[in-house]
Amino acid sequence: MSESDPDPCLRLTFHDALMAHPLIRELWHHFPENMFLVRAEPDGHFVVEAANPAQHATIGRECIGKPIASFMPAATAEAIYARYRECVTRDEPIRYEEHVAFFDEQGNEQFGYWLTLIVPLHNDAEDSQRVTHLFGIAQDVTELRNAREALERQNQVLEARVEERTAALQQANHELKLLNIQLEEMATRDFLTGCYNRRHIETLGQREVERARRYVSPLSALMLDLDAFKHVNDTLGHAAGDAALKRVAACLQQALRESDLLGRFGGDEFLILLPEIGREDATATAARLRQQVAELAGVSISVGVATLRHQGDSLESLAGRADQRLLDAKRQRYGQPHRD
Ligand SMILES: Nc1nc2c(ncn2[C@@H]2O[C@H](COP(=O)(O)OP(=O)(O)OP(=O)(O)O)[C@@H](O)[C@H]2O)c(=O)[nH]1
Repeated sequence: MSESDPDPCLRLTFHDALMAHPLIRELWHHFPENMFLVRAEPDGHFVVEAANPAQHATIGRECIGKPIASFMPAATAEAIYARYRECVTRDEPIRYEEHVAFFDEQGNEQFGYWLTLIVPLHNDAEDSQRVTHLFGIAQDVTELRNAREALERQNQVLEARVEERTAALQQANHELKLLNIQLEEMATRDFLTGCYNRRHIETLGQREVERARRYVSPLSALMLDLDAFKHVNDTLGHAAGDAALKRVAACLQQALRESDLLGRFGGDEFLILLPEIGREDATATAARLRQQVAELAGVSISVGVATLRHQGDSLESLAGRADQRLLDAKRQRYGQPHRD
């Protein structure tokens, strides 16, 4: 070797150097991912200097000594060049995932996803800073990517299904709530007149009695019924009787305060509880109700009034006294009342 000869290593091609060592040769041949070396040309092209068998299998044709743009579809070559230029400019390794189109051996365009790492190399004796080559390793992640996308699609389907089920469940809950409200109404309301039924007015009445006794506050009860109602039924028919009961209940409900409680006690009898109302006001209320029901519902009613005694009284005894006074009122008006 003469003095002017450069270091023989510099004259070796990359491929020669690879093949020179058995271990590196073996690695190059059997490495399962694609490995390649490209040379950066002054005209902006990147020429393939070496490609391992895996890379050859992907490209499917001879590529050594050729610029990438000559054997890859134009759009892919452009994207690859952009990455390579970035690596040359930054002069540091870059790793990226790319969507690549390439031609198979039959010349058909194929698509795939690749995870690629490229490393800048320097082989200019005069300018050690200049990136002359890029060494790359690329892994085909198409299957992985497809599996991920399939999983995402499956997730979306699942999420949509969950949303659908949640909406259906919410709807069912809503319907159940409405049904419960209806059930509660049915359990507490008299089906004909819409005011409280006997069971519920008794429950509410017991609470009112307890409260009035605890706070020593007044509580009055009005027991009322329709006069000669049997006659209405007998002469005009049961439907007319029903209509009269409804008119009376509506009229009473309208005439009473929010805090007053109105319940159908049975047949043509209604029980009204007036919290915070003493005897005098209760008597005046009874008179007012009689007048309003006569005027607005066209029905004559009789009313018995009783006021809670704070010792030894119960809803039963209070309502009983109001009922007794109702009978007294009837007796005064008609003589002996007739009860079925
Ligand atoms: N239409 C109708 N009639 C009912 C209903 N419940 C009870 N009655 C009738 O109401 C009538 C009540 O009769 P009575 O208790 O004698 O009362 P009355 O005829 O008003 O007599 P006085 O109370 O003395 O004025 C009976 O004929 C029952 O059949 C109902 O829901 N609808």
